[in-house]
Order: sequence, then C-alpha cells, then structure tokens
Amino acid sequence: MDAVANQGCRLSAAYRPTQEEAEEAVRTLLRWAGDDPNREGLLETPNRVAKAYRELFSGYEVVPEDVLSKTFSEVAGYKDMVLVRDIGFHSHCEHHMVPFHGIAHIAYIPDRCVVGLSKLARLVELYARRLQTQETMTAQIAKALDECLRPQGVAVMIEAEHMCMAMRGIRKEGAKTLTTVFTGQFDVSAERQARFMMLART
Ligand SMILES: Nc1nc2c(ncn2[C@@H]2O[C@H](COP(=O)(O)OP(=O)(O)OP(=O)(O)O)[C@@H](O)[C@H]2O)c(=O)[nH]1
Ligand SMILES: [Zn+2]
Repeated sequence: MDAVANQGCRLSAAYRPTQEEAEEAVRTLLRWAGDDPNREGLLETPNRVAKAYRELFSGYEVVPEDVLSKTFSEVAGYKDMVLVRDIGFHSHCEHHMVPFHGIAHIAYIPDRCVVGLSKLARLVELYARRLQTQETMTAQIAKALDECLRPQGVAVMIEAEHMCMAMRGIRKEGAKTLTTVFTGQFDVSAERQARFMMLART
C-alpha cells in the first residue's frame, strides 16, 4: 500500500497530545470564539469535544487492508461491474476543519475476487473520518480498491457540499462538488464511464 492510500494514518502514540492537552486547546478556542470556558454550560465541553474528535477522526486508526482483506471468489462467473451507490458520509475539510458531506458511488469490475458490499461503505468511512479534500478522498478510495482487490477497473464518484463554502467565506448554500476517479477498464473506456455515471445517478 503506497503513501496516497495511507496518507496520515496511524500516527505514533507519542505524537498524540494527552487528553488534558486536547481539552486545554478546546478551552483556548472557546476563549478565541469570545466565550468563557469557566461558565457552567461550557465546563464539560472540552471533554466532550475531545471525545467527539476521537470519533470524528477515527479513520486514522484504520488502514484499508483491515477492511478489504476478506474476499470471496465463488461468484458463478459474474464479471460485470459491481456498483454500490449513494453511500452517505460526513467528513471535514483539511483547510478549515469544517464539515463537508455527501454521497459516494463506488464500482469495480472484479477479476479474481469480490469483496463484501459493506466493506465498500467501510472504506468510505475510513477515509471520511480523516481531514480531507474531496479530491484526495476520491483518489484514496480508488487506489485502495485497486491495490487490495486487483480488479479490472475501479470507478469512484463523490458528490458533496462543503460547509466552508456555505457557512463562511463565499456563503453559497447548495453548491455541489463532483469528483471522479477511473482506473483500468473504466479509465480506457468512455462507454464504461458513461454506464457507471448512468447507473450511479439514476
Ligand atoms: N479543491 C478543494 N478545495 C477545497 C476543498 N474543501 C475546501 N476547499 C477550498 O479550499 C480553499 C482554501 O482557500 P484559501 O484561500 O487558502 O482559504 P480561505 O481564505 O479561507 O478561502 P475562502 O473559502 O475563499 O474564504 C477554499 O477555496 C475552499 O473552498 C476540497 O475538498 N477540495
Ligand atoms: Zn474548507
């Protein structure tokens, strides 16, 4: 597995701050926002935020091999694309640490083996629960599938709305970003790409 698919994962324990340090950082941000971390309603907030961060960014604890190592080869000769579409996700942009959310569509053309369908959704979760750009996340999902399953091709499309464009900055509610990555047979065939797009979006 190369650097792209595993970027930023499993940082050493020594690199992580302690719970107390994380809570102190939240208290600093509360003061930066203009509030008083010592008022009653905010006393437990640093602890809650630190806990929430461990959950929201739990993707750093997992690598794609953890998700994709179990495969099946008995598929009665099935060899068309397998497509799981509308996989909802929430992530955070690495520029502002503000959420972006949307749906991912993932297809692959099996070669020797297939993978459990839920594992494709788990792969989306793995990468969504890290600081991301949409382009990186799209590329990482495709690369992980290519490297773990060695299929004949992979297609990934993500449609997402970025809160850093809606809640702040340019403040454009509803703008959607579409990203696609095609590899193998999807990459060389406009017809396969069109079929993927048609199946993913109908
Ligand atoms: N390409 C890409 N850009 C993103 C993504 N998420 C957020 N951004 C953009 O990252 C850019 C960061 O731009 P900067 O000029 O460094 O930061 P900024 O001053 O906060 O930018 P504005 O949002 O325009 O106010 C912004 O244009 C965001 O819209 C993403 O997933 N992919
Ligand atoms: Zn952003």
